[in-house]
Amino acid sequence: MRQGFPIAMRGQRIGLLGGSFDPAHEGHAHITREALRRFGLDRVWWLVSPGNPLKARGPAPMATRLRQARRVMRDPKVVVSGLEAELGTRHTAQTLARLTALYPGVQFVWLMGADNLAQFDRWEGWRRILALVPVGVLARPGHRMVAGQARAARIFAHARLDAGRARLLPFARRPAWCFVQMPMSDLSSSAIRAGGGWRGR
Ligand SMILES: Nc1ncnc2c1ncn2[C@@H]1O[C@H](COP(=O)(O)OP(=O)(O)OP(=O)(O)O)[C@@H](O)[C@H]1O
Ligand SMILES: O=C(O)c1ccc[n+]([C@@H]2O[C@H](COP(=O)([O-])O)[C@@H](O)[C@H]2O)c1
Repeated sequence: MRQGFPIAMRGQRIGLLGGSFDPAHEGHAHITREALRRFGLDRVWWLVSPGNPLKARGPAPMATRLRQARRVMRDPKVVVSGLEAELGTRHTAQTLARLTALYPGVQFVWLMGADNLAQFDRWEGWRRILALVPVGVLARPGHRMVAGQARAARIFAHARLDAGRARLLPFARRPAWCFVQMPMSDLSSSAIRAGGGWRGR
């Protein structure tokens, strides 16, 4: 394993939560705890993104976002990383291709909030993402209907795992995705930025 990269054992179930984290907030921590429990994960790695390819606005510096994310998420089961910057990847499909090759035998699950499922079909190589790893989608206010309505969800309706079987997701044959409902948090980074509560720059 490359120096500085998190350690993972064969057979471990590891959720990957990619995000701008500009800034990280309790909503991220909440969905991380839910994902650990609902999908039966051993660990979650936060992938603090060098920059979302679909967002025009550049985020606060990586070091600032990493530092702040580590303050928000203090859980021994969660690793806050800048892996994409280290790998030199920006698109999720590339990141997952690299991670699945670097960590053979690890059961990765891509995690995302329901807002991202709504536009998932605009991600580069989104079908390849579904071929590489199972995807766990966590409810987010305002996106209640997304599991039935999003284009990607409709095209891959046959690959949807019932929420009652969410713990099987890490081992499910690809393509597989699962949408879980839970008590929701309405926190967002954009609201924090708009309120002036983030001095990331
Ligand atoms: N309150 C929340 N509930 C559910 N999912 C969330 C929540 N906040 C963030 N997420 C998810 O966490 C991941 C990273 O989110 P991100 O860092 O973009 O934060 P954000 O609050 O969505 O930011 P912004 O408001 O700038 O879009 C995404 O998959 C997003 O859907
Ligand atoms: O690969 C893509 O085309 C792509 C397009 C949009 C978003 N993503 C990823 O989705 C994750 C969530 O992004 P964000 O900005 O909503 O936090 C983050 O890891 C992004 O790199 C990836």
